[in-house]
Amino acid sequence: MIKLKKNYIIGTRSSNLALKQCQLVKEKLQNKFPEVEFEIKEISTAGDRERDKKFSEINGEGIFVREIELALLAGEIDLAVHSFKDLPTELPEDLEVAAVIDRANRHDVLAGAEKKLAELPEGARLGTGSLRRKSQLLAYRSDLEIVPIRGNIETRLKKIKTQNLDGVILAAAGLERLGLQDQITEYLSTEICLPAARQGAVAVEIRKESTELKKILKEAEAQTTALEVWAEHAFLKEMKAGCHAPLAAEAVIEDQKLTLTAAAGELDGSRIIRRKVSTNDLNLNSVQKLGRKLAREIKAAGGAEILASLQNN
Ligand SMILES: NCc1[nH]cc(CCC(=O)O)c1CC(=O)O
Repeated sequence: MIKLKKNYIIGTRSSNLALKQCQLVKEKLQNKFPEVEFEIKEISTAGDRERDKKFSEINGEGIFVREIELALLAGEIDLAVHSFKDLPTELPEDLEVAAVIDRANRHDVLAGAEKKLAELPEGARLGTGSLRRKSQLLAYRSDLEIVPIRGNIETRLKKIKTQNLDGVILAAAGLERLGLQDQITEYLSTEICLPAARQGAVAVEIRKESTELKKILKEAEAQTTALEVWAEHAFLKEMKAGCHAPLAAEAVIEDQKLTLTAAAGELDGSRIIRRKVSTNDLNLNSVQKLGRKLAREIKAAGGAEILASLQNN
């Protein structure tokens, strides 16, 4: 029998997507543990306040999470809900991701466009701030003009008009969670645009010392999904490149087998290194080992060179 504290405070960014995801976690926990109270507290982050600057100008790594982690460490909140994709692979010493609660569609989409990707006119202008998306889109069609854009999902959709774009590339997850499915022109196949590691997954971060909370979260976890996500995470972590590098990873469990595909791309799309591995051993240790193995393979096949060239830019 777990002895439970009466109430926990969940911290989140204040974007619409973050709030939606937070609500989802709250509802899941509340259903499982009706006697416990979960309260939501909004926290503004540097990533939200300085959304018009480039990632590089505000030291991009973890901009959406730093302030939330400080609140967690200070005990102002007990849980933090994040898009797992936005979390750095190295967390502060005293914090951990205790559970992956949910995962929406992990594909990238072309949004707000009049035609599908293959049918867009020569030289079409597509908005994305992601090096991973840019690299893969250019590998598929080198004539495209990739326009760097930032901001939350609603802002990026507005930029189609204001920046005269033919469309934007976004995560399906964000649009679906916000009820903006009608903006989706095409779900991009993973052959063309392999998603980011952990895309669409919602992670809950806590203080390592919160052992009761950890038990609660483990009970609410989506276990098969979590294995997929941790395999992708292990790949990304072993690449030691941060979450804004042109790296992609997707793990899928099917017929008792986990298959992990990952890629590293040159920014101009001139080269994509892509490999696939799988295992029947569906436990956390084995799938993480698989992720690390795939990272070493991709680094050896030219991925290391690609990442090194990024640092010189
Ligand atoms: N980097 C911003 C970000 N962080 C999480 C999402 C969407 C939800 C997700 O991918 O989990 C997005 C927007 C996007 O990539 O289109």
